[in-house]
Amino acid sequence: MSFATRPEALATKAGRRAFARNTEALRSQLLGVPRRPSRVTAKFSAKQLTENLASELVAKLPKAALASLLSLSTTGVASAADVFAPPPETNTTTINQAPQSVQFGASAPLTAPEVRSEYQLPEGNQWRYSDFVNAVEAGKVERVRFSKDGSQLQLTAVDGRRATVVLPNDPDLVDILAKNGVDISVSEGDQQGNYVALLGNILFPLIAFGGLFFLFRRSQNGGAGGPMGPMGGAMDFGRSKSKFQEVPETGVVFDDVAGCDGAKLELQEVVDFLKNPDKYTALGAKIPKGCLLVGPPGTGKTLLAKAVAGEAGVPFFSCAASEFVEVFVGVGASRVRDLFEKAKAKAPCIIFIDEIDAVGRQRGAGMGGGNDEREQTINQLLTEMDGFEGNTGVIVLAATNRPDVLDQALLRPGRFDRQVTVDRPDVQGRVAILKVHSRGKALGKDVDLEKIARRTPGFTGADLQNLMNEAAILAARRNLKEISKEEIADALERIIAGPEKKGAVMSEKKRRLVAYHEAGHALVGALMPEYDPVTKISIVPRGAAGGLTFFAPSEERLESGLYSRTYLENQMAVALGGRIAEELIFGEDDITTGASGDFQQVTRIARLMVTQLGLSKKLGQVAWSSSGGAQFLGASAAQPADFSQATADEIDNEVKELVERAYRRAKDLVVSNIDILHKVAAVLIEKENIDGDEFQQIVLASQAQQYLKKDAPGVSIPYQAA
Ligand SMILES: Nc1ncnc2c1ncn2[C@@H]1O[C@H](COP(=O)(O)OP(=O)(O)OP(=O)(O)O)[C@@H](O)[C@H]1O
Ligand SMILES: [Zn+2]
Repeated sequence: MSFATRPEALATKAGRRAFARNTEALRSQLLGVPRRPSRVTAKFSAKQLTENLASELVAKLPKAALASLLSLSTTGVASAADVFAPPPETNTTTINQAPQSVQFGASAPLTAPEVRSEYQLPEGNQWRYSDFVNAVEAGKVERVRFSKDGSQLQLTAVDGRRATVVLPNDPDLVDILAKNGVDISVSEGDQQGNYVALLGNILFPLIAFGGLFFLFRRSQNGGAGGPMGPMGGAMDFGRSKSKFQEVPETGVVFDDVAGCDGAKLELQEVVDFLKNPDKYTALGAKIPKGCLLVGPPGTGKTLLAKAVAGEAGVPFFSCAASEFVEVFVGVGASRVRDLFEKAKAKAPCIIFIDEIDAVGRQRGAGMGGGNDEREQTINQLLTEMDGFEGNTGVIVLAATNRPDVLDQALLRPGRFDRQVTVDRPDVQGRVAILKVHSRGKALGKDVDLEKIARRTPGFTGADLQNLMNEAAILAARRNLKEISKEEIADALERIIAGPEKKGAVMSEKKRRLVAYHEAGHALVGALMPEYDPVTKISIVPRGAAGGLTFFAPSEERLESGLYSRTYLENQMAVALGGRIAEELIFGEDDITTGASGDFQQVTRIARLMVTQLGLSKKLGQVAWSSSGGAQFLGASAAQPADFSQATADEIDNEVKELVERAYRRAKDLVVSNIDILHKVAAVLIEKENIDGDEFQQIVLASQAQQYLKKDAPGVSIPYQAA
């Protein structure tokens, strides 16, 4: 585990995606930022609660587990969550901390509703940090947006007021925000924005346990890839008139965009307007001026916009909204004016504005210079759109992944009054996209696009394009004439888990240990009814991980974002499987720190289940979380601003119980199937990698043997084949 590797490993655009996907991932990203030992606050945050809880929990766990949690010195057999975890000193500090008195909320009176309604928000647009925290805890802050470097944030209060807050180094902040249901986001800045890319942990379980996983994509930003460097400032001032691109013919057609037939159907209408405006105007129909393309990054919004222009045979003007806004007030507005002027001269045509949220966020109380600039820019945009008649033949398409933050004024009739959703593709969509990106590539006969599509739930068009490209590069490097199954599988793994560390030497002992650890995860996963199938186990180190076990979450699970109680419980058991295997084989004295990340993940799942997902049987009925189920994507669970000591205790107990139960279940499974564990580990030690099919065969063969022996207790749990 090394934090030195964090920034560059995570400095990808994928972080932005993760954020768009869910605030929860974002929250854990923020939590994962390297931090110094926490200053002791009088308040007791949700995080401290968990950690105190964790220390209690630890006391209950076997000695071995305790030892590992406390000695977080690195052995190199770190696992996935390690990378996301706060640095060791934080853990140790907290675990050694004397218990503090538990006190939620800023001060007791705030809990009484009538007092809360009298609560006065601070004045001005620059709040002191302590005032800000009080406001959050009084439930008065709706959302915050962190600056990219985390040094300050912009807040939107419930009454719409906005203000800036300079942040001290408070490791509890994110939890305070989370606990109070504040919507968190991070300012996106320019395209080169360096964001932690983590699809990690339970929120996006593309794979799990023992690996650092993130999707990455070359930051070539489809379409807008012109000369628009990220360097703003004085140099650009002179050429402020050229911040957009004009393409006379995009050459893109609807056939180039796959997996979003719904969106294409809706946009077909726009194509029709552009092609035959007279047909509509003759009937007195008003041609729409603006259309908003909404969807996560990389789903092909830019490509679709180009296709509309291509299908209609009209010029395509494009820009990224963030490019409009420069340090000089007024520049953005003049750029907008310029863009519309040029476009109107070439009508009929398409104007495409990417990342419209960069300027189109709700206006309101000014927050310093940057904001005035943004306001002027958006005002200019509105003026332009109001100014031309729908029949001018200019149609503005704009893309965003945050429709929720947009200024309502933008969405009014006559502006962006149409919305087209461009979602992540489903299996069939992915097959279609893979077909598009296989064009012109020599694919081997053994390549089955449908299979690849199944293995890539959650991938966007851009991710799939990246996959095919990486595979082609691999094939070239291997001097092959065509891309085979192998190259695609390898590319997929590289994308998900990072490249293998080929040169890394592992001692024989460590190899054995990692092999048993990973086999433990895999075994529990396989024996657990209703869990995702294992697709690969590997003890080749990569990133910070000593080994990895890959699971493939089912399509419906990813698509629906629904994680059942059973599933999450199973996931906890699977996460604990690694440590349990180590313990059983190497004894309690010889275990490693490799599972500390697993433990953190387990505690996090349990806590989430209890406090946010309403999945706790006891507390769920207390209804102190808004609803069960799909809180993963975006929507922050509405939570009460405060709760009693009794409730806090109950949460503690419930979390503890959940983890203990998972531990027992996992241990029972491993103990009664120890033969299989040995077999899997042996194969791993010999071959380093086992794929899903092979693993299944080992499990089935061993189960058959056990069955013949009859007396084996493990047979009662059927293996669930994918
Ligand atoms: N549905 C799709 N079909 C085919 N290719 C796609 C699709 N979606 C994305 N791609 C590929 O990914 C590239 C990037 O996608 P694009 O820039 O259009 O996504 P976007 O939604 O605009 O993302 P961003 O918000 O990051 O700009 C495209 O140029 C295309 O090659
Ligand atoms: Zn592990």
